[in-house]
Amino acid sequence: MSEDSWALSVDNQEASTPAMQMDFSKKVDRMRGLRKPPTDLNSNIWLEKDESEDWRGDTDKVNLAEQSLLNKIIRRSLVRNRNQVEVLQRDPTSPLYSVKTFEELRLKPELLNGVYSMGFNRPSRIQENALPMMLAQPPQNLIAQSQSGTGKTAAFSLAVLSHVNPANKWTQCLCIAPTYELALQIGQVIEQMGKFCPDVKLSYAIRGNRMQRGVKVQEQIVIGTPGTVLDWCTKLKAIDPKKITMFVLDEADVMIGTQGHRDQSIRIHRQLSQDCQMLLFSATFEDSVWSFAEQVVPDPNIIRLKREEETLDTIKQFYVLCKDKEDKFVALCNLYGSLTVAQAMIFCRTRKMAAWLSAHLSVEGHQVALLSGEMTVEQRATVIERFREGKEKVLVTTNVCSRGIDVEQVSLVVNFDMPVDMDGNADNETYLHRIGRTGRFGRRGFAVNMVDSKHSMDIIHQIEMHFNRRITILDTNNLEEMDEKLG
Ligand SMILES: Nc1ncnc2c1ncn2[C@@H]1O[C@H](COP(=O)(O)OP(=O)(O)OP(=O)(O)O)[C@@H](O)[C@H]1O
Repeated sequence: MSEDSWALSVDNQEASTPAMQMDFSKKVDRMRGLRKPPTDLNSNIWLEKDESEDWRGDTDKVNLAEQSLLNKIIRRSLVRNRNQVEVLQRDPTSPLYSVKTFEELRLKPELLNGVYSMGFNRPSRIQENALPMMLAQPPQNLIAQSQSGTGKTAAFSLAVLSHVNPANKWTQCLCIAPTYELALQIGQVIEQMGKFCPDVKLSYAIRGNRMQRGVKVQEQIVIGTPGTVLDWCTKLKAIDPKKITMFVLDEADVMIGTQGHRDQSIRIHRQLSQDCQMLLFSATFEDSVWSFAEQVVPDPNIIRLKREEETLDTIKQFYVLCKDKEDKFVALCNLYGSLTVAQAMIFCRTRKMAAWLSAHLSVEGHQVALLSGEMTVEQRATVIERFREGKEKVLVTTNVCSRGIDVEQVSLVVNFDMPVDMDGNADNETYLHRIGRTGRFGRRGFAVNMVDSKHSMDIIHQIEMHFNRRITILDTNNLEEMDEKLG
């Protein structure tokens, strides 16, 4: 878009003033309040219960055409096809596709019980492809890329659980993630999946989990963040690195691509024995990081996506033209008014902006949680847990939460500020991770980018070019258009 057409698009928005838009959003909220959406979005009670039921109580204030359109939007976005995942798992073009069953992947019976108890029916593509490599004898190294939310964590969790010998009361698998929240989340997946393996135990090498110097960890699996894991291996001698036979790096590109993490990961890696199996996973790998990974990991198996495969078709991407942060806020309210959002994550560039936005959303009546870098790790973990439980519907955050967090019900991601790198260029990897907080395992999701300057419009273009995907404009003042595009 040229600078002129940019100006034109922004001017066109003046047809409706922020005050009118706010009013409208409240009107929509009132209408929605007439009938509560089902809490379980897997159910299609909503559709079954009512095609005819009259829920038009507010007719004096909202005209019928508008109401029926809204009704349609709400119903469409609420009703998810129950079989969506099954359909995708049979579609060879989907990252969820698999030819084999979990049985054919030759998992131990107690692990099969674990995956089925989690409601998994079939493996995804990454699970089907990576598991045989991870479980092969002699052990093989692996660098694997797969789109956000396609089951990488579940894949390496199964490998870890299959690998350890429960009779040996020392740490055999070490798994490292970049944040406290992610380490906890991975541990929870392993605990759930391994619940029929009573003798396999796990310990968390994260800040606050104090160890006595020289006392060896007896748990077979240790999950942690790089600094604490390094302490456990070196200062505290709680783990004997030479006895580690499987080393997993989640979000591997961050772990080896950013200075602090890289130094710590390499220091841990150097202490491991030569034949320790190495597994690296991420949804993104910049070219330079990929080459570095190949240098560090001896003779690896490689699963790599083509650039155009990195984005998920199930996540629809839009941008909204705004003038300033107040205008972005109004657009957000309009969006919220028209789209039935189970849960949303909103990303801001700074803590200050995140605090401003969450305060304004609270005033509007939203149940908002704020998560940013200055909070203690315990506070952050509590915020995530409450959000996961659905106690808050909106999470306003910064990049600290852009990766890995898995909350099934997130149906909307908003980039209130576009992700940029140190030079002010598009941060494509962060963009992909942020939008990947929605559309988990085949679910539908919306990613909406707020554009308030020529610079942020340029960022959109850079992202489009990088992934070779169009991000389409959305007019949050136009209900018909929203119905068409979000329906
Ligand atoms: N085979 C499966 N069948 C059904 N659901 C699955 C399966 N594998 C994983 N899931 C679910 O899909 C969601 C995403 O999985 P997971 O967190 O492992 O993805 P990921 O690829 O690690 O994501 P990210 O790139 O964001 O870290 C989780 O809620 C998980 O429980």
